[in-house]
Amino acid sequence: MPSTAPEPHRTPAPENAAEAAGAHRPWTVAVLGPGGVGGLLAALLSRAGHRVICLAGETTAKALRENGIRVRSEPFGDFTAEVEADTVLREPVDLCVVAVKHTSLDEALERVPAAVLGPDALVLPLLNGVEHTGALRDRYGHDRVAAGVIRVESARVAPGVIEHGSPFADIDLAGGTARPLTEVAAVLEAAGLRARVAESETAILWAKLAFLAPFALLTTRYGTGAGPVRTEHREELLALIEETTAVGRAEGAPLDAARSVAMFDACPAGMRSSMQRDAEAGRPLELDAIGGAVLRAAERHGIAVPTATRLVAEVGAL
Ligand SMILES: NC(=O)C1=CN([C@@H]2O[C@H](COP(=O)(O)OP(=O)(O)OC[C@H]3O[C@@H](n4cnc5c(N)ncnc54)[C@H](OP(=O)(O)O)[C@@H]3O)[C@@H](O)[C@H]2O)C=CC1
Ligand SMILES: CC(C)(CO)C(=O)C(=O)O
Repeated sequence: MPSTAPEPHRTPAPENAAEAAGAHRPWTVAVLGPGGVGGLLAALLSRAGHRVICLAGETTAKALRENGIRVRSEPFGDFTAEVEADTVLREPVDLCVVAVKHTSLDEALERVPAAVLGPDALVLPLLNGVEHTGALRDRYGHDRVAAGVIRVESARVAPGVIEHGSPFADIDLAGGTARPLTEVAAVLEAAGLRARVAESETAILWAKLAFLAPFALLTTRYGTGAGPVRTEHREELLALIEETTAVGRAEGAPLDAARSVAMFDACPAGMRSSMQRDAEAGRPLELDAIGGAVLRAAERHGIAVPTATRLVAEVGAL
């Protein structure tokens, strides 16, 4: 789901990237959940010269300490990055990326004590969904938490082994004042990601969810990639996008259904959702954070969402 026409990623010279970002010094970055998303970011940031501390369970932390993170990626190349790894954060950081699944968020956050984070740390969650930002702010304070979304297709195939499959890896950021978001975006850009600072948290979170909910629900329900969904289930796709767009607009996001449809049509035909991968692997689904969040917002605004309601039930029953 490229936000604009895809361009090839730049692969920065690792030794110069932190400096090129305008950062005066390499940052210390904690990554909670070094999986498909977190592992890719951790490896890219480490390769760019930053100190990266991955936070995970003992087995994964040990694998990362011993073998680093191995990335297979067409745009970024195949490379191995050294990272530190621990089961709990023990020192202040500049940035803490949160990239666990919703289903393990509460448990995982125990690894990041608010008192340890440091006064200037910015917490950047990259989870899908719209409701976690509030929960993070209750724990870490309003200003220390930004809203973030990532558009990427990346999977953890084993602890510390990441396959990045999409030609894009784009991050939108908004809110959070502990650290200027332009600095965070510069650090991410210098590591090779595309990063954009936006005005409105609601706009970025709902722009993603209004697209993602139809994508995740339909790919998971039918067990196919973007291509077959948009040809064989087009009517359902269009109805679902109309519903999620209406809900997002009621929440205050300036959404356009035609844009989401165009984004869907621009996806590689074989592109799959992380929910679909979870379903295939028998892992818990983020159904409540994605589909459930749409239904709850629809109810708040008195909007009928029959297609979303049916698909959430059908995916839940799979
Ligand atoms: N994958 C994708 O392409 C995209 C995903 N997203 C969103 O990003 C978020 C993360 O997804 P994704 O990267 O796919 O998830 P993964 O399942 O690939 O990775 C989750 C990581 O969290 C770790 N983890 C699980 N429980 C805990 C815990 N209690 N404490 C610490 N670490 C824990 C896992 O450890 P272990 O390695 O030991 O299992 C794993 O490394 C989700 O909200 C998803 O919807 C957004 C855009 C695209
Ligand atoms: C749709 C996609 C791949 C885009 O980033 C995604 O967010 C997901 O599958 O969770």
